[in-house]
Amino acid sequence: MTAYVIRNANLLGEQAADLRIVDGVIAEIGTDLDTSGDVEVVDATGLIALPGLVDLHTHLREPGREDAETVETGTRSAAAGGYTLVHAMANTDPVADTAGVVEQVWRLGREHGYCDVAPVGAVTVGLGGERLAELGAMADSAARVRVFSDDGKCVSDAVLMRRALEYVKAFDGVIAQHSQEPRLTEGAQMNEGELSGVLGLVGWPAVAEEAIIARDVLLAEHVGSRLHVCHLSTRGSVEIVRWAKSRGIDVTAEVTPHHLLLTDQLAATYDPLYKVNPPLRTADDVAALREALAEGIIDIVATDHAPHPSEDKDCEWAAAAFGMTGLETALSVVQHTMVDTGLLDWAGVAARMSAKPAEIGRVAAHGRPLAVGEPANVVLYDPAATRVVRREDAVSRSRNTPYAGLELPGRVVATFLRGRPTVLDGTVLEEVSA
Ligand SMILES: NC(=O)N[C@@H](CC(=O)O)C(=O)O
Ligand SMILES: [Zn+2]
Ligand SMILES: [Zn+2]
Repeated sequence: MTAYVIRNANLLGEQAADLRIVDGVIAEIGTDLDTSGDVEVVDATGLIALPGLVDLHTHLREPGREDAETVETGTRSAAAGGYTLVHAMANTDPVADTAGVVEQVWRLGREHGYCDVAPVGAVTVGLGGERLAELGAMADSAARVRVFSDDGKCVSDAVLMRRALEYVKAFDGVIAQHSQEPRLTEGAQMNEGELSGVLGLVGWPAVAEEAIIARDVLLAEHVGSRLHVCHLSTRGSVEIVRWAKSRGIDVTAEVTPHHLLLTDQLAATYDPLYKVNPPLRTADDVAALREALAEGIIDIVATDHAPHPSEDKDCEWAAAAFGMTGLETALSVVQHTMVDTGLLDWAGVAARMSAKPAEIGRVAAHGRPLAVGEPANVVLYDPAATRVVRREDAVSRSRNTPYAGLELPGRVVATFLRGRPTVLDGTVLEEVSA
């Protein structure tokens, strides 16, 4: 295995140093490290080194919708964005509701080698919302599932949600809830507000999200279990999570990059690239989400990378699928919304995009600090670069990015997964295996 010396990187934006990577591990950190002998030198002058990013919420679409994404294309996209571990959502076909399916997804991640994959297990059989899936069997499988979610659908039945929360305590699992009261969102197309009335699109009220979060934090308290709130999107949701945390309820929450940047006003374009679940909200919600992420009320950023082929997006709004891609732009959007605005420093970004998501997912080998003896999962990032996002540049198989034409700061220059580069010079490598 090739040894590397990363020269003159800015560790977490705090301190310039060289990193030596040997046999997949950070072997040495210091200045002017010896580069004689069999070692590749990567000049990281001007670049920030962060621990490999961890996504708690990615849709890889395999099995079943390989026309949108596969484990291979999705993990290449993840590597391009600086990720070394992604959690793959269970809303595939077949649904990831058995040990067999989660093991298959996990193994495909390992085989392709671009980014580790931690499969999320479905909470209910077939995402049907009626019977609990075999949570224990998925937890005990080779995939070691700890995060369970019916994402795409809400576990709306309170009894089932309670039972799921109780069940996962046995193996320190967590239920990641897609908080959407189904009756309040029938036919909903965009955020409910003045604009939905003007555009004639069925509105999606904030209360449809907030009512489920309020119920679930109370259930989590009642059974003494762990709850994670997916893609929280409103100011009211922030206030409920704040209240729950102040009571000591074991709840964590995520926000997506797109909910940190974009607003419901984009629906006026009628371009389904801006159609997403939950919907883009108001500028006031965006401000609340940014503050809550800075404060730690929202724990992490998760992409909710939701690739869709063009036939499901290049159509009229009402017929289009919900979702946008996000892995390749997440760090840039976080820099733009959180770092360049002074709300977070790079250590804060590393906590929210690497250490904390790994902790919530109970993945011990990821989200580790950049320190000697740790696995060499490292991103090198150029915060001074800028780029105009172009759909045709997508590494993902799908091109439904909402940022096309927008100039965003920053560029992932290199990603290392256990000491092997998956990205160098800003390009995903064709071959990554040993
Ligand atoms: N976010 C979305 O708009 N879509 C997701 C489902 C989800 O995350 O709820 C998808 O699977 O396409
Ligand atoms: Zn969801
Ligand atoms: Zn999702």
